[in-house]
Amino acid sequence: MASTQPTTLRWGIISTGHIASVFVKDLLVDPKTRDVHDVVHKVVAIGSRTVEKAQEFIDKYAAGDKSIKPYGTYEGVYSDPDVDAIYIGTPHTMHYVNARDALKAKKAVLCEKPVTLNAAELRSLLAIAKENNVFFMEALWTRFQPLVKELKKVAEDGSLGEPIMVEADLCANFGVEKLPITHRILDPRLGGGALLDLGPYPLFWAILALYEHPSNANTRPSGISASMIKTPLTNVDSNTTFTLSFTPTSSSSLSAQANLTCAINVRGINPSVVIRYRHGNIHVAAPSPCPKSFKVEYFDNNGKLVREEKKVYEYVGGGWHFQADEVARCIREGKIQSEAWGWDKSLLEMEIFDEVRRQGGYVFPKGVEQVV
Ligand SMILES: NC(=O)C1=CN([C@@H]2O[C@H](COP(=O)(O)OP(=O)(O)OC[C@H]3O[C@@H](n4cnc5c(N)ncnc54)[C@H](OP(=O)(O)O)[C@@H]3O)[C@@H](O)[C@H]2O)C=CC1
Ligand SMILES: O=C1OC[C@@H](O)[C@H](O)[C@H]1O
Repeated sequence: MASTQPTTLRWGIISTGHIASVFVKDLLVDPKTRDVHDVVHKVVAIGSRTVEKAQEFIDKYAAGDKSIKPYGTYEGVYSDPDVDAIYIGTPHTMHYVNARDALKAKKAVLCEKPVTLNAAELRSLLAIAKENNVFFMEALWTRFQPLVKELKKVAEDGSLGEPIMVEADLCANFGVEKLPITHRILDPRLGGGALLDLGPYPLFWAILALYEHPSNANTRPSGISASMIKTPLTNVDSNTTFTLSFTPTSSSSLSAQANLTCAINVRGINPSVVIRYRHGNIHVAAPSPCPKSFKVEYFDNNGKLVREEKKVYEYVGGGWHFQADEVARCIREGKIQSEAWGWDKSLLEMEIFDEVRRQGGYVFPKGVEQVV
């Protein structure tokens, strides 16, 4: 019997920083190790601001593979006819221009989170993707991890009832006192601060648990309440909390809240995510971007714990490859957006962040936003 050949997706990588390195390492993991047999990935080009850095990156992360082309400009990658999809791993403030240029060159784009600086930039990118009929997705990698697929099934099979409350957190210790103020996490000209860098993850869990829940049917939250504390170092947010309220409407029966937290100056283990339902809880292990286990507690009608189930997931690699598999499948099927992390969710994210920044008084320096 003839076996079906897997689809090969040829990647061009924009930038040579931390996230580009871990993403490329994952692209080079054999998909069969995660039981994926229908797609494979090939890295064909690396774009950097200098060709020396591009070559160093190839030497360090792709064992000097001579078939990978080093480029000293990002444009070289956009115009390379051997590239099918572009991965963008530059700081937040460059996402708009990099994604715009790649889409205009008719390349599929997977762009790091936060997908843009604001909702206006994202709307502009979505229009360009549509106009050029090319695939575009925010690299919200958590959405594609096997744990999330399973958790969604448990959360939506009805046994836990409707969700009531989500608490989700991603706090980290960047050692900000010792960082140069030009570091991307501190510099407002690079979109610094906790909200844009870490906020996508707690928000992702709220979107998954509440916005996507069948009782809510993708109805937007009715209220957003936010608080930001700024670091005196550069005046970007060091700590941000925001609450989303979902109240019943003609399309939703949900009455629930999400309390979401992120910080760049907190030591110790994150509490991660708890989703509370009428008949139980789901506890997701830390770290919230790539948890490896979750526990479900089921209650009887008196609120007594009657059953607990724990699920554990292991895989080869860091977990960034699952989103790459999604990109390959969507492109193979001629889609321009993913159903799992579609444009509506990235747009909801950016609109919420705009509102959180408005309430917290976080204004980007003049000229940083490309579209306002
Ligand atoms: N999904 C995830 O798990 C993670 C996602 N991220 C996201 O990835 C993006 C990049 O983060 P990270 O990799 O940590 O950042 P790094 O600073 O490590 O790398 C950013 C790279 O972007 C390029 N670049 C282009 N212009 C600039 C500039 N003006 N200043 C600095 N770098 C520039 C550089 O590559 P070159 O010189 O080769 O052009 C640089 O190496 C962020 O948007 C962040 O939110 C970050 C960490 C984890
Ligand atoms: O996406 C991310 O997740 C982990 C963090 O350490 C990193 O800064 C952030 O960009």
